[in-house]
This record gives sequence, C-alpha cells and structure tokens, in this order.
Amino acid sequence: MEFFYQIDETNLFSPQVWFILSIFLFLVQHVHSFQFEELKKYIDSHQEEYVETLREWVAVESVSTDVQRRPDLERMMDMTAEKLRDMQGTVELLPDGTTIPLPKVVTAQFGSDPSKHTVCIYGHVDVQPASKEDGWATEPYNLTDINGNLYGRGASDNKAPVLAWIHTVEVYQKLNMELPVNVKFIIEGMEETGSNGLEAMVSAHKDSFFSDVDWIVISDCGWLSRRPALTYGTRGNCYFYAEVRRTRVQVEGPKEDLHSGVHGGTVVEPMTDLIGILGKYYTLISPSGEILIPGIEAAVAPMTDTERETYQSIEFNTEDYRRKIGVDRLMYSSKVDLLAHRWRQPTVSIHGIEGAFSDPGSKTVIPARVVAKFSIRQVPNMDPKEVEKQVKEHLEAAFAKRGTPNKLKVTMVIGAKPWLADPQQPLYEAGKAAVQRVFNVEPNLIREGGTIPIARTFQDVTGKPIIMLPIGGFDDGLHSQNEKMSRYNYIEGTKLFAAFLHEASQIKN
Ligand SMILES: CC(C)C[C@H](NC(=O)CN)C(=O)O
Repeated sequence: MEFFYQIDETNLFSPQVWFILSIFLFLVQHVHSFQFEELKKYIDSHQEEYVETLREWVAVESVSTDVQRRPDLERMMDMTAEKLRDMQGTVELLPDGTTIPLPKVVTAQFGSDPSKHTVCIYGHVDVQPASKEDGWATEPYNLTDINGNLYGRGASDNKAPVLAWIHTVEVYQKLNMELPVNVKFIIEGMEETGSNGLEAMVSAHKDSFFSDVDWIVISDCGWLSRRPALTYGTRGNCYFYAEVRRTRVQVEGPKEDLHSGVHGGTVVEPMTDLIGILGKYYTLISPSGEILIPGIEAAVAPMTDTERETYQSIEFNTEDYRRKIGVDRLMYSSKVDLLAHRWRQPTVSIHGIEGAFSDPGSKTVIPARVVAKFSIRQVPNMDPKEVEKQVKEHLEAAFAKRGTPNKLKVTMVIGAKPWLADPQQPLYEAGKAAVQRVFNVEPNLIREGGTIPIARTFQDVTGKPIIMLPIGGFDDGLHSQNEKMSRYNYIEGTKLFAAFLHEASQIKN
C-alpha cells in the first residue's frame, strides 16, 4: 500500500479505504480514553496532596450561621480565591447584591475560547456549626482519616466537592491538556443560611458573568445508595422564627428571666405559650406526617403514574436506610412512599428553641423570651410567599385562642424555592456517560430532599440548564455529628468531574 493513498470515487469502496477510515475513527474515538487514563493516573498519584488541601480547608471554622465566625469565613473565601489565582484563573471577588456586610462571592474563569462550551461550577465553602461536645468522635475541624473516611465538618458539605472541581481544572493544566470546555466558578460563603445576597448578585451579573455560560453544575448533594447518581430536583425551604416574649408594662420594665419558685404560678410563661402553639392539638404536623397548616398540602403537585414508576425502579433498600439512620420505625414502609416523602412532599421540622435552658443539670428558670426555629421543606407547586402567610395566620390564630398577655412575632428568615429539571436533556446524557466511564454503571436518577437555595434562582434568572452531579456518599452525615467524605468518593469524584468536562464538550448545540 502506498503511503499516500489517493481516494477518489473509483476506489471509495476498496478495502484499503475502509482500513484507513477505521484506523482514523478508532483514533478519534479513543484519543480521549488515552488522555483519560493519564488524567486518572495523575489524580491517583496526587491523592495525598488533595487530602492535605482538604485538611487545610476543613481546619477553617467557616460557620456562616454564627456572625462571630465571620473572620474565619472571610479567611475561607480568601483561601478559595488564592487557590484559584495560583492556577492563573481570572479571579474576582464580587460583592453580593445587598447592603448587608456579607462575605464576597468568589468567581473565577479558566479559558474563554468562543468555540468551546462554557460550564459554570457552583459550590459553597461555609459550613454548619459543630463542636466535639455535640457528640463527635473526633475534633470536627481536624480532618481525621479513619479506614478511608475523612471525618470533619464541611468535608462532604461542600468543601471536598468544591476542591474536587478545582483539582479537575488543575489536572488538565498540569498535564498540559487543553480544557475541553471553558470553566467558570462561583463559590459562595452563605449557603448554609439561605445564600443571602446571592440572588441579587446573580441578577446583577446575568448579562456579564453568566452571559456565555451554557450550563451550571452543582455538586452539593449526595448519592442515594452506593450507586452513583445524577440529581434532577431539590426541595426548597421556608425557615421561621416564632418568638414569644413576656410583655412589659413599661418599655423600661424588667425583661429578665424569673425564678420559677418565687414567681411561678403568677405569670403566663412564654415557653408554655410557645410549646402550646407548636405542639398542642398537632398544630404544625401530625405524628403521621400530615401538615396541619391550612393550605399547605393542597398546593402540592399530585404524584403522576410516571413518577411512581420512576421511584419504583430506583435501587433503594428501605431497611438499609432505616438501619443507617438508626430508627425503630420509619413513617412509611414502601419504597415509593419513602422516596416521595424525602423528595417531593413537604415536611415540617422543629430545629430548636433559643432561650430555652438546655445545659446538663436542672435550672429552675422561667425564660423571658424564647424563639422556636422551624422550617418547612418546599416542593412544587408551593410558593414561599403563600407559605409565609399561611404559617403566620395559623400560629397567630392558635396564639390568640390562648388569651395570653405575652407577645408572639413570627418571621420567615429563609424563603428558598424547590428546583426541578428535566433529566431527559443532553446535559444528563453527558452526566450518565461520565458516570459510566468512571464507575462502569448507570447512575441512579434521583431527587434530593435538602435545599440548594440558589438552584432555582440560577434557573429562573439565567435561564441556563442545571445538572447536579453529586460525589457525596449516602451516609456522609451532612449537618450532623461525624460528617465525613470517603477518600474513594473524593478521588473517584475528581475523575468523574474530569470525565464530565469531556462529555459536556461533546454536546451538540
Ligand atoms: C436553606 C438550608 C440552610 C440549606 C441547606 N442546604 C444544604 O445542606 C446543602 N448542602 C439545607 O438544610 O438543605
């Protein structure tokens, strides 16, 4: 065979032409696989370095719910920006859209080739509070490796996934491989308090930062089981403070707690009123899970047969789940009902009472002011504004019936909407292909019971499709004691992200 083989219509069907064509197609198909092997090798050989970076990040107590910790949170945002700057990203610290002093949002850009797609990665580096006294087996801010699990507050929610995305870009750079897509980052520090200020920031930069973004990727959730997953829905969250305080005859009058022996029996106690409106006659939710605030259940989108069939086909063992969370009995016994109540039905959770005596021992006090904190997970077609009205009316009516001289004030402090995507779009095909490449299985297509407050805003304001690509394990203990991220998920997750960038680059316009 001549080295330069002339192809014309006379020899188009000759074996030589087919031989050359098949070699060419083989190379086109496999060139990425070859590159991917290199990416995987690099990731595997740098795993200790990645764990060290996670250790440094977990050591920062970037708790957003506690204003006392704001300097730590600012430091965490600076560390994030510095890391992205070191990688030669175009980094900007953008103010949130409000006048309240909040940590700046870190944005970064890697590549601006107009011939490539642009993927925007969202994540957060703030965490929920944690202390050893809450029952942690290890120091929560000292990343501790036990049998391949990396324990530490924020390890899974959301520091390791954010780092895994950063490492992904870094790996392509270190191997001198061109990034298959342009990558943008938007990393915030207020997610755990409802992403305060971010909505205004997104609206303000809709036509600048977001204008060339094709898709938004969020990795702030977990798998349902050991099988990797793609997430196409989250619940929202309406978070309430219900404050009951003792009235004072004069504004300057006493506002202190009272001795229950000296004054008990002579005053109507704020705590009794609060418990009375939250619990008596099942005021918020019944023991069987029915929400008793008028209007809430009626707004919930009815479950379709297709949905039911989808849930039925999902790999999920209810008994494993029950054992894992350590309860004697779950509210629902069937898989479909359980998944529905985790993902697509609302629920009420009472989180705590500020001002209540909660230390060990027995203090005989009558607190002067108590604030209940509770939230309602939102699902389609609930509207947070309506929910706010329904909750206020309901609690105020229950309180009025008590005929108490105390005062009630109900405030909604978070009003995050649910998010739902169509998993039949090409973006999810790219996600499936990436999972297949790394884990060699079909991912579970799941929804998430938790809330990513900004997800719905991204969808509504920017109009860009979103995919949630989780790498967190099903048993990571988010917000709880002993939160962890397994090394396996962290490292294989980084490979998944590297594969996803390639798959996303192949999506046809
Ligand atoms: C509005 C909540 C504070 C958001 C929080 N989000 C996450 O945990 C996501 N990692 C939630 O409680 O769902």
